[in-house]
Amino acid sequence: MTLHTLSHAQERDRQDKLAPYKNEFYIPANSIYMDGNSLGLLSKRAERTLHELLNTWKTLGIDGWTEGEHPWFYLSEQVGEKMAPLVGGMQGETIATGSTTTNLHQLVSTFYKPDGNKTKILADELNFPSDIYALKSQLQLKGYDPDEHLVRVKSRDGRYLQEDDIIEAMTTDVALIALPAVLYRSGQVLDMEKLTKAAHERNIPIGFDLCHSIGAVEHQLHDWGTDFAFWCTYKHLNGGPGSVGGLFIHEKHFGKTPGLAGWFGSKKGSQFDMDHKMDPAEDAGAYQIGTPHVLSLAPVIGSLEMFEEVGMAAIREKSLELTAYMLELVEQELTDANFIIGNPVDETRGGHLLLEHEEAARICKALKEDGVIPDFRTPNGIRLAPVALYNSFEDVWHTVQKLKVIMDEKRYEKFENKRGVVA
Ligand SMILES: Cc1ncc(COP(=O)(O)O)c(C=O)c1O
Ligand SMILES: Nc1c(O)cccc1C(=O)C[C@H](N)C(=O)O
Repeated sequence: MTLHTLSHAQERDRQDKLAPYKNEFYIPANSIYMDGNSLGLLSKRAERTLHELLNTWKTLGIDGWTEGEHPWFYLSEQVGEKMAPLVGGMQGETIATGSTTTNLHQLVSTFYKPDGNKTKILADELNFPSDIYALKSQLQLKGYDPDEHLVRVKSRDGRYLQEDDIIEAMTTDVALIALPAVLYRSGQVLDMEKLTKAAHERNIPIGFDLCHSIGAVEHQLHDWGTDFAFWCTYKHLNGGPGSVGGLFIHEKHFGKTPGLAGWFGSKKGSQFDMDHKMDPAEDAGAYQIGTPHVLSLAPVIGSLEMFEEVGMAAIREKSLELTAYMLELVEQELTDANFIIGNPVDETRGGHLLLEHEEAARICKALKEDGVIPDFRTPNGIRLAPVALYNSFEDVWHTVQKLKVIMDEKRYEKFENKRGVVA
């Protein structure tokens, strides 16, 4: 099969319309970066907008709030609007603010309204720990025991969730549902439309964590009627470490009082009246709390330009091609290596793949030594994300070839099978 050959990969790169975007990014020297699902790479455009905002601070001081190319006062709203097409949001439904976990706190503070027997929050046992910690603490704040009131839908196999199991758990005592859009380990994309419909048939508000889906898969949150969503911008959106997150509030909830208030949630025109009676924004802007982290928002401006230019449909299409190619190569080249494919092989896979192996921690170390950057997820997962904007088919080919040599020669054996502090 020609799939084996480097020239096949190179031919696919020649036909790839997104290939020129690789040059827009700084790729760490001598490496093949497969970790954009954890921290996306710096682009020249993100670097440019970061410098532009530094320069407005340098040259305008306090006037940077209202002057310069990107007046800081309106930036969260403007970047929010640019993120709307990525989540299927309408005017005013998206805002750039906070971080994933703080936005989740804000949204649960707003949408979790326990009433009588309806006191439970429904999540899942495969969710990212930070979300679970936040949900538990929100229950505690309301005086409920998280062991009893946080319901975590079980996975049948430790990898995936069945939508029907989640729907079955939407019982009359559930007051709120918070689920991932794409699971951080297996990369499974949940059917958000189906889950939203089922939740609403039972009168339960529902929201999704889009950390691993935004910039990798398409969403239609407005059309699906999803109540809320929240995300980070440092993975597939390439905003940089700790870049500002985002949230979505369906327009049917405009005018609702956010659980956590602060002056940046005010209408722009009245914020500086300094009145102790707040005049909140009508839309998602109301969910901001304090001063925006302007320098952590700055790279996102440049990075989003590329998403606007290319569009999510083309990004998703290439991402699916890259992951399909990687899966084919793994199947052909690594048959004897005892990997278990831990991600969906159909199109319910997100932007990354998960290879399970009992030696995963040290296989990751051997890959890094060889210039391939994966990440390890405890207890036995190697995540690999070939990213549409900066990875090539050739990158995928080399990754699998290097992995094959590592496995054939057991080159991982010289490392300890233990994760690093930041894995
Ligand atoms: C699914 C998911 N939720 C939440 C988080 C935590 O996000 P943050 O640290 O930005 O609050 C992460 C990643 O760190 C994540 O992958
Ligand atoms: N947020 C991270 C960090 O501050 C350091 C290292 C990794 C991260 C991540 O985002 C991890 C990621 N959410 C994951 O899916 O595992």
